[in-house]
Amino acid sequence: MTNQQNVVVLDVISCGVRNVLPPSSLPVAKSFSPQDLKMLLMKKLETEKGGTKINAWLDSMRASSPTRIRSTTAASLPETDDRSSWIVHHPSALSMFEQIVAASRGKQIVMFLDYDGTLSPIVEDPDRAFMPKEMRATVRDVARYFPTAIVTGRCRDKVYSFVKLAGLYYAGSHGMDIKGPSKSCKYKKGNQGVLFQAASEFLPMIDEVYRALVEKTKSIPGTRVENNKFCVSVHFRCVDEKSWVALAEQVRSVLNEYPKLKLTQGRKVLEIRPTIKWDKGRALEFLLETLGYANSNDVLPVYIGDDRSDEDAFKVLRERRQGFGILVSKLPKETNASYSLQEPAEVKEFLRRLVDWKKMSRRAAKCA
Ligand SMILES: O=P(O)(O)OC[C@H]1O[C@H](O[C@H]2O[C@H](CO)[C@@H](O)[C@H](O)[C@H]2O)[C@H](O)[C@@H](O)[C@@H]1O
Repeated sequence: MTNQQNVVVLDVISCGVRNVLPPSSLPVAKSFSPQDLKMLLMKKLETEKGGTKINAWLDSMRASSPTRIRSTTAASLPETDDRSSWIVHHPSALSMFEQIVAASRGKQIVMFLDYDGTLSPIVEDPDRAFMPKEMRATVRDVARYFPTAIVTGRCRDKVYSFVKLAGLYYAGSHGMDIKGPSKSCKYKKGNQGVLFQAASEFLPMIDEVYRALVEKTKSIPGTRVENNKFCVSVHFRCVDEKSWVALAEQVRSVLNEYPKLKLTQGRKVLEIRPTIKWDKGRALEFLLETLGYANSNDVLPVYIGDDRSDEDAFKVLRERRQGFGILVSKLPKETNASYSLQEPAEVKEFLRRLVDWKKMSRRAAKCA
């Protein structure tokens, strides 16, 4: 092997291809440039069993969540132009505030709030995604005036340990574990007050998969596996991009053993979930039904979220032609949401305005 080929092989190996491609299958041809060789290797990888899938996973891992819009003119357009054309279709919920409250006339607003990236800013360590104090105070006020639910991919008890508010509904594990408000300030762990668990029979399987994933990924620095009770998250936010192929391979090797589980993706996270027809959208419908608004026009559901999994809820609202989805994002993204907010600070401002508006309209009603 020539020096040049050695360099290329090392380069490819450092990109993580080593884990899916045995060295014996490396093509040897003097005239290949490093780029050609890399492309050949990637092509071979694609045609190998399941290779296309891994590449699709990788593309998806690279994309943010939900998929960022790539306009055909993206290369020639400055990012600000891209955003200004997107914002026309998904205006800021702050600038549309008057229209939103006007649409709620004679209706009950029900608030659905995602947690990570919506009520708490995205941080590297999932165990330290604490909710800022002012946000907690705001959400507490929101729940005083409107039925409110936290709808999250996280384990329900875990999200409660961050939110710490008793008067809310909590839909954990992407809506597969729903609990109603508890009367006292003490939120009891366990099944007391549980309204619905869509995937109870998957509990032992998820536990097994969690342990297998911890074992299989322990050699990949930065990987973090989180047990979310009815689903598992494999975080790669702190994993070097060169190891993403290896990580995807390990996750796939585990998943191959469990045909009843599927893979979805969030923000720098691979999520393993039961293949049941249940998601945040179904949880939203379930909660509306629980609140007595199954087929009612007297309700205005507002769902705020930043993640690909929140799209299921945005879609339900769009299909019902009821309420509004609000996407939290600084970047233009493909979305079923009607409006946008840039970051959790804007979510707080929007919620605060909603509370102030409600207080004022109650006062006005009393005086009239
Ligand atoms: O539905 P959500 O409430 O948005 O939960 C989705 C996932 O959120 C968490 O991960 C995300 O936030 C972390 C903390 O900021 C961040 O480190 C990670 O990269 C993000 O993907 C949570 O840890 C996952 O279990 C949830 O599925």
